[in-house]
Amino acid sequence: MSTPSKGLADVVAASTALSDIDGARGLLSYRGYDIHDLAGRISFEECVHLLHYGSLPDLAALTAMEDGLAEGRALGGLVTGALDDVARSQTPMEALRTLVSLSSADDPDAGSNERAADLRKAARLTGRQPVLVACYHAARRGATVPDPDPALGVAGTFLLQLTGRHPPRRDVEIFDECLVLHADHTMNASTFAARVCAATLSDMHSAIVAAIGTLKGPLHGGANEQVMRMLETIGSADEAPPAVRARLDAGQKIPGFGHRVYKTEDPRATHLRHLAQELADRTGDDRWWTVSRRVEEAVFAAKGLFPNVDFYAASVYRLLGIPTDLFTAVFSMSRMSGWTAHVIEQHADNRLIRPDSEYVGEHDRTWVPLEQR
Ligand SMILES: CC(=O)SCCNC(=O)CCNC(=O)[C@H](O)C(C)(C)COP(=O)(O)OP(=O)(O)OC[C@H]1O[C@@H](n2cnc3c(N)ncnc32)[C@H](O)[C@@H]1OP(=O)(O)O
Ligand SMILES: O=C([O-])CC(=O)C(=O)O
Repeated sequence: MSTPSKGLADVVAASTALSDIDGARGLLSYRGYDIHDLAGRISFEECVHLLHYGSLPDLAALTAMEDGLAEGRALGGLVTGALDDVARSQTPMEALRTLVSLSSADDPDAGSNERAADLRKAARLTGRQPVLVACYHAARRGATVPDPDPALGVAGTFLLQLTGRHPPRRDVEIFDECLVLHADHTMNASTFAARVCAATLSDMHSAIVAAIGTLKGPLHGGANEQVMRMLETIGSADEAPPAVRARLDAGQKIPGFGHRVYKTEDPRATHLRHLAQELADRTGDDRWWTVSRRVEEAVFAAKGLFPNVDFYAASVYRLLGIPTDLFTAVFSMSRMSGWTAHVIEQHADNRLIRPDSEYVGEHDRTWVPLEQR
């Protein structure tokens, strides 16, 4: 028996044609396209098509993809009936876990793991997630969600439905780019959870519920919310270095820094840093930008760590008007495209995922009857 790799570090757990990372060189590609070529150039809808079908769509395929996504927007009675109670009693990621689970009940392809059914479910789940986030936010405020504007895609519709206002065009473009940047990332923890579930030949909704529960944790997707909570405690750029030092001296991690795979700059952080600066310049609200830059310098000086995807995403989301406690839910809207693509891939070439464990407990113990213990 070989010794375990703690946290399965460096273990190759699956084959995938979806995304690839070179952690030493800071490279990420989706289906063979460098993320630097895709970010800011393709819409989220094109990205979903790329992940689900393997190619960038032509106009007809894009329209079909948009139709598939739109099918998911009509929430069934179970979901709408539960919305108020869920919004009152559950945090955003708990709510999504519940609402996605309820969504399986009225899915027209429930019960089938066939590729065609999986593709339809994948589009509906990806189209539905932004609506669930917007409806959750509206329900907890006692507000209603505006109807979608057919002129807006997934990114613009979400900002409209979340804020109740038509978003500026550039905000839509920036948010669309964020969705593309977060869509897939090889065998990250939530994707792995989804694949483990799918590999038992369980259904796509079950796999996605596992993924949502896994993304929620602060070492994974939950870090973007923690980044903003940290930035809020740092009043000015000059306070950043001592604040970083104090956290590290207390043995705490700095949210938004470090990565299992990247040993250099995360290529997505490069884009998100630019977007955070652009929004700071345009809005005149540069607090998050100036504090973030000094945090980045301080963390690099102290630990040699680079920001990951979550660090600058936090400032971008804040300046787009997204409430802090929805940041991880917003991440899930994008990663849904990758999770569902991985479930399709797993179902298409399946073997049960069942690793071994190293037993470190006691041996040869003698049973004693209850009354003698
Ligand atoms: C979308 C995403 O999931 S991206 C990641 C989001 N998560 C975060 O931002 C949370 C903060 N970061 C972390 O906790 C880690 O860097 C992880 C979880 C992302 C990667 O974890 P691992 O690969 O297991 O690395 P591990 O946690 O063992 O860290 C290795 C060393 O770097 C240190 N380190 C890693 N990240 C950080 C950090 N953010 N702040 C301070 N120290 C850190 C660890 O303390 C450890 O130091 P040691 O060897 O002296 O004990
Ligand atoms: O890949 C990982 O370990 C974490 C993740 O999901 C990402 O960075 O997008």
